[in-house]
Amino acid sequence: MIRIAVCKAALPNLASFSSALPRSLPRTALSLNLFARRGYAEAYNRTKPHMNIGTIGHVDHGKTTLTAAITKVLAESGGATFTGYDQIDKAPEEKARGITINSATSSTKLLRVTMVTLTVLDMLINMITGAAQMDGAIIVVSATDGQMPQTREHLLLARQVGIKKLVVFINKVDMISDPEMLELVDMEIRDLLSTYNFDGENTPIVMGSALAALDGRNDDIGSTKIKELVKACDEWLELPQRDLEKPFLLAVEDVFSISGRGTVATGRVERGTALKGTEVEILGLGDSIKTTLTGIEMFHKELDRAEAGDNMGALLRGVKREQIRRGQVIIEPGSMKAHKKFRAQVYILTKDEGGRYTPFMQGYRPQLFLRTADVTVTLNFAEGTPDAAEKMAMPGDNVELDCELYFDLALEVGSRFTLREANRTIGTGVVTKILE
Ligand SMILES: Nc1nc2c(ncn2[C@@H]2O[C@H](COP(=O)(O)OP(=O)(O)OP(=O)(O)O)[C@@H](O)[C@H]2O)c(=O)[nH]1
Ligand SMILES: [Mg+2]
Repeated sequence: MIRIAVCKAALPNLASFSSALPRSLPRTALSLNLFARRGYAEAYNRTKPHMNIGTIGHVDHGKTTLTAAITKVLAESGGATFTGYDQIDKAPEEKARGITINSATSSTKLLRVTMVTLTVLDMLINMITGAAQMDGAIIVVSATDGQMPQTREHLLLARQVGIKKLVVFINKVDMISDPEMLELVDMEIRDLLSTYNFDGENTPIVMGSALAALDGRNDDIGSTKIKELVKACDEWLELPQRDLEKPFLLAVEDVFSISGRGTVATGRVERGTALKGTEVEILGLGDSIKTTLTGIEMFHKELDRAEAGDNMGALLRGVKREQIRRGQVIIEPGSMKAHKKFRAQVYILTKDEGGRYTPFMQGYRPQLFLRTADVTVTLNFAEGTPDAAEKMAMPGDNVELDCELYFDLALEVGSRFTLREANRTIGTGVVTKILE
C-alpha cells in the first residue's frame, strides 16, 4: 500500500513527461514484442494509418503466446501470416522481420499494422534508447498472479514514453475457476492503471487464454477473445500524432560504409521531414558537421522524402565512416544545439519498479541514455538545494538535478532520458533547463 502511495505522489510530474515522442523505454528482463511501423516494401503504403503496438507485462504472463495467438487468429481471416511461438523471440540477422497484419475488424484505425519481432536484447536496447517507438500497448496480466512488479514497472515506463492509452489482456483464465477471482484482478488492474495516470475506468480489459487461442481450442476464451482484443485496440488506442511540422531530426542508430556510394547512417526520424538533396547537420559527441543528404533509403527502396516515424538510411555526402556514430543526431542545420550541462526533473525508480534498493548522494555517476546515445553523467542536486552535501535521492523520489554529461549531446528543454547502472533502469527524467 505504501509503495503505491509513493508512486502516486510521483505521478503529477511523470504525467508532464508525456507529450510528443518517446526518448527512452525500460530495460526489462522480458521479451517484448513489437508491432512496428516497419515491414515489407510491398506492404508499405503511406496513405494507410499505421500504429506500433507493443506487448508488455510481467515475465511468463504470456506476451509471446499472445503475439503468436494474434497472428494465428488473424491469419484465419487473411489478416496476418501466422508466426509460431518459436519464431517470435528469435534473432533474425537483419534485426527486425515484419509480418503484416491487416486488422480483421471493420475499424478505420488499424488498417495495417506491421508486426516486427526483435530479439530480447535488441528490443531492450531499442526501447531504452527510443530507437523503437510504441504508440500503444497491450499489457498482459496473468489471472493466476494478478499484477506483479514488472506489471507496475512497465506501466510506469509506458507512461513515461508517452503512451496515453493501453489495452489490458488478462491471460490464463483457463486456470481460474472462480469468477470472483477474475473480478478482483479486474478491479486491481483498474486501480493500478489510475495510479499510473491511465484511464482506469474506461480502459478495455479483455479476459481470455492466449494458449487456448493458439492451440485452437475453447473458442469462447480463445479465438473469440483474441478478436475482442484486436477490436478493443482498434477502437480504444489512438493513432499517434507525428511531429511532422517540426525541424528534421534523425537519431543515428547505426553507420555503414557502402562501397561506391559512401556513408549511410540509419535510424528513426524523430520529427520533421527531410527531402533528398537538403542540407543537414550531424550533431553531438564532439564537433558538428554540415553536409548534404544525398540519398534516402527505406525498405530497400530509394525515396525522395522521409518523415517522422520512418526508419531510414541516410546517405551523406563526403562524410567518412568514422566521422559519424551512434548517439549523434542528423538535424536541420542550426535547429538544435548540443550541451553538456542541464537541469532536469528526475524520478528515481523504486526497487519494485526495477530500480535501486538504496539511495544515492551528490556526485553520483550513472549512464544517461538519450535517444540512441549512452553517456556517463554526474548528478548533483540542483543549485540552491539546501544541505545538498548530505542529501540523498531515495528510490521513489522525484528530484531536481543538475546533470553534467561526459560528452555533449543534442538536447533541449523537454528532452527525455533514462538513467541506468549495472543493467538496470534507475531513473527517468526530463530536461527542464539548459545550463551550458
Ligand atoms: N494455462 C495457460 N498457460 C498459458 C497461457 N498463455 C501462456 N501460457 C503459458 O505461460 C508460459 C509463459 O508464456 P509466454 O508467452 O512465454 O510468456 P512471456 O510473457 O512471453 O514470458 P517472457 O518472455 O519469459 O517474459 C508458457 O508456458 C505458456 O505456455 C494461457 O492462456 N493459459
Ligand atoms: Mg516471451
